[in-house]
Amino acid sequence: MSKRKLQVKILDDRIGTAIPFPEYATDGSAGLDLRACLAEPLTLRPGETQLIPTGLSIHIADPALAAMILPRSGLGHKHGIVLGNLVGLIDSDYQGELMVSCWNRGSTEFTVDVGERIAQLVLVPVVQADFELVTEFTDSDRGEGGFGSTGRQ
Ligand SMILES: O=c1ccn([C@H]2C[C@H](O)[C@@H](COP(=O)(O)OP(=O)(O)OP(=O)(O)O)O2)c(=O)[nH]1
Ligand SMILES: [Mg+2]
Repeated sequence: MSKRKLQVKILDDRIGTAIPFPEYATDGSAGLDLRACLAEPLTLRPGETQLIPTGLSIHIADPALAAMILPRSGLGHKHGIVLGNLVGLIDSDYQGELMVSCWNRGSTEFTVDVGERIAQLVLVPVVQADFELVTEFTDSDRGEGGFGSTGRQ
């Protein structure tokens, strides 16, 4: 499958040596694992949140794309390490360092090692809206029903 080109800058010279450059783990992987570009291991106490640098910046450039930073399922499920912002959204015009907000929502402390894979980056298509102001919508089957209006079973 052909892959899309994405401009990336390496901001820390350990990337590519001591800390591997991000890669798709398998041909079918949706996400690129992001690694903690830390000077030393970082212990997160229960409830604590820290912003962790990745040592990388990307410039997506195309407004029809964005990137999302998502938790790794193993860290989230087994260790309670998720994202302080739940999901990170990377704008196509952002050129700063990719940062990962790591939140220990668990009840035991967790130490993030230098170079540990802490989250994953997924490129996603985006459609920007151009608002068309109206006073009435054409009726739909759902209408204004929501928040459980169709029941539970
Ligand atoms: O987990 C994240 C989330 C965001 N960003 C960067 C890229 C994104 O393009 C920028 C702004 O993110 P967002 O728009 O979600 O944050 P904001 O609080 O609205 O900040 P801003 O006022 O800069 O838009 O911060 C990250 O590096 N990691
Ligand atoms: Mg914003």
